[in-house]
Amino acid sequence: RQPLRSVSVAPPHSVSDCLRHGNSSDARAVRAVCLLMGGAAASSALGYLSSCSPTSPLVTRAPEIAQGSGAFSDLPTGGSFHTCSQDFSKTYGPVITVYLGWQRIVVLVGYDTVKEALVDQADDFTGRAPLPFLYKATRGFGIGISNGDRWRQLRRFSLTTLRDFGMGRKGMEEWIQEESKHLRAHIRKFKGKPFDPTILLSRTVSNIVCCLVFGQRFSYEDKQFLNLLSVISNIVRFNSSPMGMMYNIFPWAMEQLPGQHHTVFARIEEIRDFIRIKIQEHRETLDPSSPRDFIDCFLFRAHQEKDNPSTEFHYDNLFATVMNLFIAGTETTSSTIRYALSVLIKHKNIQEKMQKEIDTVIGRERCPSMEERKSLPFSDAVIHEVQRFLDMVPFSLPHYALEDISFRGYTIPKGTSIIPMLHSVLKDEKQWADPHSFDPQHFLDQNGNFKKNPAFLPFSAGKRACVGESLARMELFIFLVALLQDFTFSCPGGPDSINLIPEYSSFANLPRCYNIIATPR
Ligand code: HEM
Repeated sequence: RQPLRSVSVAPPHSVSDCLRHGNSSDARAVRAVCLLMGGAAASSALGYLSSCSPTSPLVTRAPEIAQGSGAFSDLPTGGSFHTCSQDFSKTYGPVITVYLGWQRIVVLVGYDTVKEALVDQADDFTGRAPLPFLYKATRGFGIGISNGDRWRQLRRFSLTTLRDFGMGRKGMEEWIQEESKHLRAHIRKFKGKPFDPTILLSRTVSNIVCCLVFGQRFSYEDKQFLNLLSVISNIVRFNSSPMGMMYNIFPWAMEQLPGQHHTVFARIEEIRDFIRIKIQEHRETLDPSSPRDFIDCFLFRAHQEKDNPSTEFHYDNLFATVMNLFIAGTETTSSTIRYALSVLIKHKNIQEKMQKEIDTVIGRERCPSMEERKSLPFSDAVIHEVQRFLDMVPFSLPHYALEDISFRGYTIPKGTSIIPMLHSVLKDEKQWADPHSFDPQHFLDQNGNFKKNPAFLPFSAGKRACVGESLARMELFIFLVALLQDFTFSCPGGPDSINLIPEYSSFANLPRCYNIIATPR
């Protein structure tokens, strides 16, 4: 493979100036650098870097987990796009321009930079890039991909409606507690025999979003539900694979080539059919005086605005937003719970310490509630550290310059995709004592009290931050604590067989699948 050619440039007035300037020293604290990539190098930046020559100056190895040591040592990061960006920033500064194919992308590295962009200059950075896969899947509609007034209306409506149905509040807590009983009852059926929890956890987590959006939960045996979950899993896996990344860079070319993407798009039709039927059922049984769920509220709003020709409350936006919530609300949270179980199996002492704390504060009978989180600082710290260490969505969803943006003395031209590198925030050496090690102490003070860290941004920050954050955090806490009340987790190969390095590491860091053993306590 060709190594990336990097050009260090004079402090540019515009990032695109980088292309025109020659070498020069840069006295500013912030420097922009253009990394001009050839075709092969572009693919390197998409996750192939690990296969480049280790002597390449652009491939820097992060410290490795000592396999089998049982110690919390470091995570090998190979050379994926997000880890390389962090390495580049050491040389070029925290604002970097990369060219993937012909796409100009500005990468923001480190907590200070990401926070300054997404929070302090929130209005400038709310745009969403037209990510080809997401765009095609939703045809440009829905909260996830849209911009401007459409996005503002859908975002406001989604947040208010999800809150009205209890997101982040007591009502939702009860649903999650109820679902955790189904989960535990199902796990008991394995009678201590090994099983792969992947699909089971997806069913559990997805049922919460289904209650919110469709007004119903599905039985764990429901074949159609299972099929939809496998489609969702395929979508996320595809987007995290090199092929998926290639699709997002060269969509036109990829459309002409055979490959997995055609199968994935064909299977998305199954989700579409399901949502279509659900919306139709809701239409036929709608009672505006008592909306049952998100779809009812949207239909009611669409009815209210039916004489407004420019309304955003129409079928296409309902359809795509339901799809966004259904997909985003399933894989992210269930994979995080699965990863937490792997961490606890690998590090038995942490599992025991959590169980002890839970036994003391809640006991084994009562369902955990969010109120009790304050009294469980160690468990809370472990859950936070799981999210930080997994780094589920390492470069967030790409943002976009809808207009020229002035940032730290540079102009980011209109039409530039912007990656707020969450990975570099969650592993920022200035913010975390030992960022590449799993250590719950990152969230504990000397007295063992829970300690917040502003760089804990797995859900991103600012106006475009995850709409499901409070729901996801509630699910992580209640499901994990309830599981540890009832079971001790281990695996057939023993703790050393667990590899905490994600199986896929690009768009999403997807943890590896293991058979686990849940021994009733
Ligand atoms: C551990 C779980 C989760 C993680 C780590 C996560 C992370 C993220 C991240 C990083 C973004 C992009 C933010 C940005 O553009 O700056 C995002 C967006 C989004 N998430 Fe989540 N998420 C999780 C769970 C959920 C859940 C449970 C839901 C639904 C109920 C959800 C719905 C969404 C939606 C709709 C967006 C797009 C928001 C917009 O474009 O305005 N997420 N999430």
